[in-house]
Amino acid sequence: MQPSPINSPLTAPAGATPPVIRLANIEKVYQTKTIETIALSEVNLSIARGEFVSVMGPSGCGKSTLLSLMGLLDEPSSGTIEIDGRPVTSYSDKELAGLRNHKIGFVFQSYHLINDLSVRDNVELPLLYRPGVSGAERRKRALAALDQVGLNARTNHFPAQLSGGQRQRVAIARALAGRPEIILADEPTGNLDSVMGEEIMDLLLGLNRDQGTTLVMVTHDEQQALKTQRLIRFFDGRQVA
Ligand SMILES: Nc1ncnc2c1ncn2[C@@H]1O[C@H](COP(=O)(O)OP(=O)(O)OP(=O)(O)O)[C@@H](O)[C@H]1O
Repeated sequence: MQPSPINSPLTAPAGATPPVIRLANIEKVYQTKTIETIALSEVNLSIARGEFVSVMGPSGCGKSTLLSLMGLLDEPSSGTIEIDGRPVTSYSDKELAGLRNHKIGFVFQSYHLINDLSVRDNVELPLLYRPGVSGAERRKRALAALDQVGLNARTNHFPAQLSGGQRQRVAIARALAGRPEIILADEPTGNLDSVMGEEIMDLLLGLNRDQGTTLVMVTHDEQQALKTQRLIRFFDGRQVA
């Protein structure tokens, strides 16, 4: 009789689709001349394709650091990050740039829009860095993304002429125009009143349900977190639930 295969915590069972993101034994230490801050410690978690996961925890517990690592904007001090079952360290610089640019979209609490650009130009902006996307294609994708978030009547407005909820929808459209498989959202409703917050939450839930977009969302709102498929809690840089 063949011995049954034993899967290490880092190995997906044979034939299984690997998680889209996997963090194993992650530690992140910020070091300045005088202070060492352990932002994350012993973090082990996997995000499956098509999942909507929320992350909660008190201020300073490492939530934004976690998103930066997942989005390949920063590197861990130790541990392994895998994307689609492959350690990030095995990707070439070109492949990593491709992952950041194509696979992952970001939405931030403070929108990060450029005030001097129209709504449409803000949404088109990340596509400027995509080789092979023509001006006409950029415009088409931007208008489609703005339509998707219900802002097709505001394409020539400027950010200052929009409400907070509308600005966040522009930021989501900007992420969508890149057609990412994964959206990492850092307190996307943090600056919004509860009605606008609900609207944005419904939009994100719809993207997950209808397009299968994988979402990881940091939030301080328990009610919103409960609408997602999984809630991960952090305290002092560690997962507690
Ligand atoms: N660039 C940095 N240099 C030094 N320390 C940092 C840096 N970024 C974050 N930290 C520290 O790492 C810890 C985690 O910060 P992080 O921003 O990830 O927390 P957070 O849970 O997102 O907080 P909040 O809910 O307030 O946004 C904090 O103690 C913070 O002071």
